[in-house]
Amino acid sequence: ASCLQSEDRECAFTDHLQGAEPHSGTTNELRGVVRENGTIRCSHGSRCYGLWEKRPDGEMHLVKQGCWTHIGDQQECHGERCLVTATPSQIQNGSYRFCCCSRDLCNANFTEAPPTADTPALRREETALVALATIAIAAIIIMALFLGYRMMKGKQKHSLSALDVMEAANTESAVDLDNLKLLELIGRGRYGAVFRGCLNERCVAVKLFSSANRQNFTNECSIYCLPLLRHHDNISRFLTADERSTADGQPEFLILMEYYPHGCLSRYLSVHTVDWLTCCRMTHGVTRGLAFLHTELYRGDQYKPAVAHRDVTSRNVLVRADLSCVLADFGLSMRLTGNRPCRSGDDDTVAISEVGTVRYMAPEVLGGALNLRDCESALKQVDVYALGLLYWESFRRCSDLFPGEAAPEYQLAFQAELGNHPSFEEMQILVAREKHRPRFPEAWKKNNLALRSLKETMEDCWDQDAEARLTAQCAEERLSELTLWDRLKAGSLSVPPLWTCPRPQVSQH
Ligand SMILES: Nc1ncnc2c1ncn2[C@@H]1O[C@H](COP(=O)(O)OP(=O)(O)OP(=O)(O)O)[C@@H](O)[C@H]1O
Repeated sequence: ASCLQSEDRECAFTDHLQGAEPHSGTTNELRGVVRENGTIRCSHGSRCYGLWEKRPDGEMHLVKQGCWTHIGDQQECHGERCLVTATPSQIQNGSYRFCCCSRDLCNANFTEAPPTADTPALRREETALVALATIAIAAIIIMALFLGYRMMKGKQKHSLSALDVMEAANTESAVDLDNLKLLELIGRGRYGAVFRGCLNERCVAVKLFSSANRQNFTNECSIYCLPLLRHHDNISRFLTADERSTADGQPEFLILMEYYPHGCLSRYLSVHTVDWLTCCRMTHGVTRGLAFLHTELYRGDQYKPAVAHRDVTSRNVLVRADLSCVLADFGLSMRLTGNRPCRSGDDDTVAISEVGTVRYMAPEVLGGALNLRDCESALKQVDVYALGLLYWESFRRCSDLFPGEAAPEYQLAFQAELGNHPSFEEMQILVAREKHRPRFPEAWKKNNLALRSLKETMEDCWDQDAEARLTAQCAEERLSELTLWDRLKAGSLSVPPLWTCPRPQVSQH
């Protein structure tokens, strides 16, 4: 009780609005007990308040004083002095002065607060606004600086990487290109023209890129320069790279390669048929090159990341004089492991999925359903799909598979269905939607075990379900097993095909 008593408040009391003057005698007022001496004993927790009116003549007149019990904000009315702060809502008029405070008789007079102290709530909001605006401006400046920095770095990286690549390309073999002569144009691709050339009496192939295809050049060089790749038997032999100026002063880039006299596989097969063993060796060579490309390797202190080719076609396989084959054209290839692995959500997600030659695009690429969450496997599976089509093109030219008749004319995959220039949309409908694949010739319908195994291998490569496809390593094993089945010719093959490398089991979700 004494505690409550001590918190009672004595305030000056006036009520001119109701005509109440400071009283003589004790009056009960709602908020407290009015005393004779013009004060009021306020109930527990109250504060004192005062209300003055500024008359037109500028004079201040006391209107009301008493106990203040409408305390919403506990911060309000805490002062010892009666500071004119917020105006109570029922008298919002600039000609009134209202104040409240929490010391006995503190409302006898009021004190005008300086303008800034007038509206603490407003000040808080203003402060918050200013702080927010400052943060926003700072963030914009930081973003702009960061973007500028990245653009500069990007430019630097671009030119650096072309330089680095050429440096790396030339460290192993310092080839002097002063005596290089271009003799004839032997091919033209999407990104460059290929010439047969001569360098110090040696026949070479020279791939020329215009400055517009610099990125393609840089990429191809950087793949050729990967450790262990340069000397693989089934990867086209890279000699060097260089930059020079055209007659009109434009930069142009060149890659010097071994010259493969038979040109690309499609060209060779369009002119020649091949026997079983040769066909197996050719396709085995390509597959071996691709399996090597797909493999991540550590040898001593050398590291070769797994790489996806991304443009496996019979035009990107070159044929040596002994008819063995090498994989070529790495302008679109992509490292899958190491310090620049492919990632979903990367800057170039679209570039990851939609590249290659339309005719050889896998159904998931055509249908926009490439599984970028497992980019490494997905891109390898895309390569293997194209490999299956390449097998079909090659073995259709295998004379041993057409006994008693001529092997059919060379055809590119889907050429019979869509002609020489299939569009993306046509391929989408045929391959992704209708799940169509190249037809096997009538002659292959014979129940021959080697033929069955060969067809099974093609089908296991171009399966609609990417995950059910063979790996390149597995396809390589299958091809080397097929190579051994030379007895096919004699028709003595009676052992059922027991692949050492079966097709992957896919879990049914
Ligand atoms: N080292 C080489 N030796 C002999 N011929 C080559 C050599 N490199 C390329 N060619 C020939 O030049 C052609 C063009 O090759 P290039 O790699 O520029 O383009 P592409 O593979 O035909 O098409 P794209 O680049 O659009 O895939 C090849 O198809 C091949 O016939």
